[in-house]
Amino acid sequence: MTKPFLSIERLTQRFPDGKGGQVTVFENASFGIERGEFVCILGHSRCGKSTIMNILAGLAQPTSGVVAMDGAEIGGPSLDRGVVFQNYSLLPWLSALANVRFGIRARHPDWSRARIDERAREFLSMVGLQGEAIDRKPCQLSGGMRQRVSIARAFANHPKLLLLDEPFGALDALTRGTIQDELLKIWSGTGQTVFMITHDIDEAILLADRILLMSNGPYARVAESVEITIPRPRVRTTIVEHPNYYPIRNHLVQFLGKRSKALSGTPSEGRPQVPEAVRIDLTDPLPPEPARLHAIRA
Ligand SMILES: Nc1ncnc2c1ncn2[C@@H]1O[C@H](COP(=O)(O)OP(=O)(O)OP(=O)(O)O)[C@@H](O)[C@H]1O
Repeated sequence: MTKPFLSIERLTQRFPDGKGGQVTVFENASFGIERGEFVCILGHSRCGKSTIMNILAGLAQPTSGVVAMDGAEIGGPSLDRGVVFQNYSLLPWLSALANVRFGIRARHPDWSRARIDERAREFLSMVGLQGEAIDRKPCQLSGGMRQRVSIARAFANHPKLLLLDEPFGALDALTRGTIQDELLKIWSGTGQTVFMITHDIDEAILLADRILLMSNGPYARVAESVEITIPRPRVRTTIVEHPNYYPIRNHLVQFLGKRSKALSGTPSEGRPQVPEAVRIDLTDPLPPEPARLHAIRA
């Protein structure tokens, strides 16, 4: 069987518990992400989402397990993987434009100044930044604008994988909505693979092809992989009218409210922990409710 673009096999992370013992955050987590997929991960605080993200970024080593991208094991940070954090990791002494140029130059050292400049302006414009704003330093930009620059910088480098750790967590709802739309536009234009942490269920349904649901720690599990059976392009204001929207949303809420707790604390007993595939599609000609929701769980 061919491996997915990003393959996570038997990933285990234990940390010292500060009392001389260890805490197992997750154990034998095994899942994959296909090239070009947009995957969101949802789970309660401290279940281990950022730990997974840091391992995928190559910023942390797991206790055991293998993570491979395009067939090559991830052993450290690489320009093939772009990361956007919640706290806008921009270089404070450079303008917005220079921040984006800096990333492109690192990725393409052979490119001419003009080519780098053109690409930087193109991606800034895709996230709605142009004119004098792009010459401002991060401290002269609003939070939303700073996050737009971070997203432009990450996509402009054209990494094979984009890792977004709650990129909109610090933004107000209105700005968040606008940047979500811009992110969707830029992603559908570039077809890059995205793995994103969010706490926002509606954001995940709007953006993702699949949502991975994580149960609570310790011994957290990537328990389910929920397919978002809502066709693209999706529009924030009308997506709620799709017949699958609320059934999917309710399923996610139920998981986070109940199952995430019930599954917590169960060791894997040496078995790979593969998420259960869940497909909810009320537009499929399947048996009527209530049997339907159970029948369509793969
Ligand atoms: N370096 C570390 N040393 C010890 N414990 C750690 C370390 N890093 C993370 N942890 C613990 O691992 C668990 C998972 O942390 P992680 O930050 O991955 O969770 P999270 O799901 O991203 O949480 P949040 O949604 O609040 O950001 C937590 O209990 C945390 O305290």
